[in-house]
Amino acid sequence: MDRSSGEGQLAADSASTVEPVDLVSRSRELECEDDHVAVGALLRGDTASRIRWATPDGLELVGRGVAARFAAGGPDRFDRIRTQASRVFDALAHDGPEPARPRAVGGFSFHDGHEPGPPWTGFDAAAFVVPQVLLTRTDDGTWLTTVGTRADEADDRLERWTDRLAALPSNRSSGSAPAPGVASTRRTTSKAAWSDQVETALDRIADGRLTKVVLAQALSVDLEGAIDVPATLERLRRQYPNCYRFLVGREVGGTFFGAPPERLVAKRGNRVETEALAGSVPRGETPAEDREHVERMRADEKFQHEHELVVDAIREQLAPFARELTVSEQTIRRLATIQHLQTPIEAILDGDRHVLELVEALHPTPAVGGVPPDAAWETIRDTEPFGRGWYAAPLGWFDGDGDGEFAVALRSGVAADGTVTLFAGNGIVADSDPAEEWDEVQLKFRPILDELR
Ligand SMILES: C=C(O[C@H]1C=CC=C(C(=O)O)[C@@H]1O)C(=O)O
Repeated sequence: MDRSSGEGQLAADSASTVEPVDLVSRSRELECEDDHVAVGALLRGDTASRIRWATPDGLELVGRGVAARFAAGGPDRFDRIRTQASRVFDALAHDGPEPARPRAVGGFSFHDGHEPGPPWTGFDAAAFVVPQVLLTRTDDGTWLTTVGTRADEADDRLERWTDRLAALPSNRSSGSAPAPGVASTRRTTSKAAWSDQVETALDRIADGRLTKVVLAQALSVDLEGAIDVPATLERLRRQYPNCYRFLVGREVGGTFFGAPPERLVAKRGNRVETEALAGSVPRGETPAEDREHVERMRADEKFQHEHELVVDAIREQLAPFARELTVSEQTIRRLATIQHLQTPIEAILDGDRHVLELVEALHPTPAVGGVPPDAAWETIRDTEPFGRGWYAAPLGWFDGDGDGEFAVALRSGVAADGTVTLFAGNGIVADSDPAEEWDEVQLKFRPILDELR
């Protein structure tokens, strides 16, 4: 809640009861260079709900305050979020251009049985907000949208935040704020424990119960100074321009943030885009070394098997929704510290669908879960010594038409009480070597860890 500006929460925030509230939204195009938009102002303070979402291809959302909140747990959480949101969106009058429409932004925990607790205090098994103040930036412009229970409230909020944004310093320059520094680190998983964990998975693969599982580790980083999460995200933008970036901060608890490379799903009308991303090698010191790593990965049966399992599962999950399904050629996703095998997948839907139906069908893909899904989850639960919380789960936005986009919340960490807890995992298949898998996991801690040092 943004107490400083009297921005109260307008809809109920308990897990499943959102009273239908008739909301009104207002919007205005901001006449400013994007470098000068003071998005940092919307993200400051840790007693307000704050969200930030950016795609590699240009959409940026920055939101503050809660006009409506949807939350749910349990196996039907996707449906319950959709039902709660439909009630609010159906009664929401939007007076403005299409890019500036109100959106619900949030995400899910990896598993539906998740209970919020440190470091995930404040993070339900599914939670979305329609922000009171939303800044939307696309290649075509920047808009400010406000939502309130009455037109005069939305109007007032629009005036107030237009003035504030014009008066405050730019977020881009906040990227130069110093990194907090690392005082010490603690692992959930020693090298020996990791070997045991991978061996357990390999035994289950050998006896036919399991084909693939993605096992993860957590790394707790105690910071020397206070972390400026928006500034950290801004530095991540420079290092990883072709990744998503997100931040979710609640009124209580920590701030979850990251720079994931993986799209879970984007839906606009009847067009859907997704991808398989699995198989990782390091970057080289030179372009020739980069290519050597890639050639090794392309030629390696283990990597190809690990990747194809993801392609096959996505194809299978999307098929019931699709009139057409196109699996493109495998390519390489090259990031600053790591390279992945990637296969883009597109579909034309067979009818009217909500993006959350697709999110539910796809999550978890075997890029973060495994094959078969139940045996993979059992192995994760039996062997991982920590809760995944929102790591490796869908995070993104949807609108009143059921369009939206979700990333997989990888290369991420949750900042709470002077500590950032990072998460990273790797796919285990027959022939996986515990030592090599360990090295690949460490590469995936680097995007966030490098920005904290
Ligand atoms: C599970 C993670 O990465 C996934 C995405 C790309 C490559 C992966 C791999 O090589 O195993 C993983 O499937 C992570 O970053 O924590």
